[in-house]
Amino acid sequence: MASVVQLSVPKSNTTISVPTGLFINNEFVPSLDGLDPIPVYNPATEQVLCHVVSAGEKDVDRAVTAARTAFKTTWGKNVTGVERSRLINKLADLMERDSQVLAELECLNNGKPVKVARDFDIGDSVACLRYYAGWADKLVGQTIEVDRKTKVAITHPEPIGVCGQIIPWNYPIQMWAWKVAPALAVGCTIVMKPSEITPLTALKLSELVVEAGFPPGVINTIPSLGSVGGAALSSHLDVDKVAFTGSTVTGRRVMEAAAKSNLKKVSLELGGKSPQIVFESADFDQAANWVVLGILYNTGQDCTAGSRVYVQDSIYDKFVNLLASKAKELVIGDGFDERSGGGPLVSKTQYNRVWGYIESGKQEGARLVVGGEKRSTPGYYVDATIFADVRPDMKIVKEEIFGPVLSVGKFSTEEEAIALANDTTYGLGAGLHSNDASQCMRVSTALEAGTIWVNQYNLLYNNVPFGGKKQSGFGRELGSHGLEEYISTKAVHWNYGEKLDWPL
Ligand SMILES: NC(=O)C1=CN([C@@H]2O[C@H](COP(=O)(O)OP(=O)(O)OC[C@H]3O[C@@H](n4cnc5c(N)ncnc54)[C@H](O)[C@@H]3O)[C@@H](O)[C@H]2O)C=CC1
Ligand code: BAL
Repeated sequence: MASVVQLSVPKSNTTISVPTGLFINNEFVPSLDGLDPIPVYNPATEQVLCHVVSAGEKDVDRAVTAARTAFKTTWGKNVTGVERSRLINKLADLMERDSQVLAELECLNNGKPVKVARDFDIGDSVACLRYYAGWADKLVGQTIEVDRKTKVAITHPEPIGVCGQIIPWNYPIQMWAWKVAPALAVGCTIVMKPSEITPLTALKLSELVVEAGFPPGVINTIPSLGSVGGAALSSHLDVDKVAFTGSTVTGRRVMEAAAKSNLKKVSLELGGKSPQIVFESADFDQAANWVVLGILYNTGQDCTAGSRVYVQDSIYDKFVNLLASKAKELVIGDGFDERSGGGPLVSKTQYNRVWGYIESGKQEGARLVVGGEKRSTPGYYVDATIFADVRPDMKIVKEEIFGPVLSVGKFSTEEEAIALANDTTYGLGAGLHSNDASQCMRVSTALEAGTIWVNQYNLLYNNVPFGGKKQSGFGRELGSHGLEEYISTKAVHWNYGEKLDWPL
């Protein structure tokens, strides 16, 4: 199999070269395991774009060994924070330089519009790298008083070691940056497993890792099936930590594998069924804009998608009509068309899954307000679909759909709205819209989620922690909290005066 493919970019006479091997020790190499290569699709055309190497267990071992060697020699405690910062900043500069090409590749493989990938996913990823580059030389421990005359204790924030990072297909570049940046800042080395559905940008970014000047083995990339490479990383005896973003079902497997192997540290960013509450005092038009953004951004393929909305009865009918008209305004189409605000779903599996939910909504008696009809053209496109008058027991209200499908229900009192919103096994995000400040404070306190948005939705910032409660996982990414996930604090007890009388 060729180690580099040339992919044509629609509507321009250009091609993008993409390495298709495993990236280990700063080189693209073939697999030792000889598994069948992974076909990679363009979701806008349903055609195969190329094949990439599929890592097996021997390959995972090789990547972990490379990461361990780098950790012990050129990275880990052997490199200063200033140098880590310099290299991460260099990587950010290169990502920014190549943002158009990376966005086109993301569009080809994931389907999301080029402008969204470039201006949001990649713009934010560059900023994420720079944010954590800033931290790399500012990590501090503590000097703890024990006995001023004789003893002191000092803590060191040490890198935890070799980190397995398993990322999903909905934000292939952004999830790469969220995982890689804090790990590098602290001094960890990385074995990155991108989703088998969207491995191309992680491979392209690996070229930039070399160009930036990272020593071999600091970042390794192994495209692989989840049940093979993901499972092998999670159960590997020489991996110190695994950071995972994806489904709750798979997160549970990762945690189980960690527990059964070497008790490696785990952080899990999992699914959600996030609610938004719209109170009658809210700015009507703004609330509708945020609600529509909350469900349609990334065509609903978002762990924090606001997929359930509860609207106060006094404004319910009017608000549902406004949502319907605003939802129709967003163009879901070819990502290379500048007019598109959303692209196709990522894969045939997701397409079938989302249509299964739409059919179930119809069968369970929810009122279809907009969408819900298949297109007859190629591509995994699903139009914005809104169901109103939903009941809490419906599948579309209980389960994560990961598509542009919104369920709208009615409430009359604040207590009822909170109860409906919290009636879920998930706890990732929640939003509320109200012009009553006391109500905003009361309700944001009562909502059970790791992130609460008040009079906005779905905006995240690199300096603000993000993560879940309940079955949406644990651990935090972003902000200073994101560093903690990669740190093992060492306490050094230092005696400069106490004599030990022996025997005791
Ligand atoms: N929280 C989030 O951001 C995401 C949530 N999801 C949810 O999950 C549903 C199913 O999507 P999938 O692609 O099947 O998600 P998934 O959770 O199986 O995939 C995410 C990552 O986990 C890896 N993986 C799969 N099996 C594994 C295993 N046994 N051990 C270690 N890693 C493994 C995959 O290769 C991929 O890299 C979606 O419909 C959506 O509801 C999917 C992607 C992202
Ligand atoms: N929108 C935050 C990242 C995620 O969906 O996985």
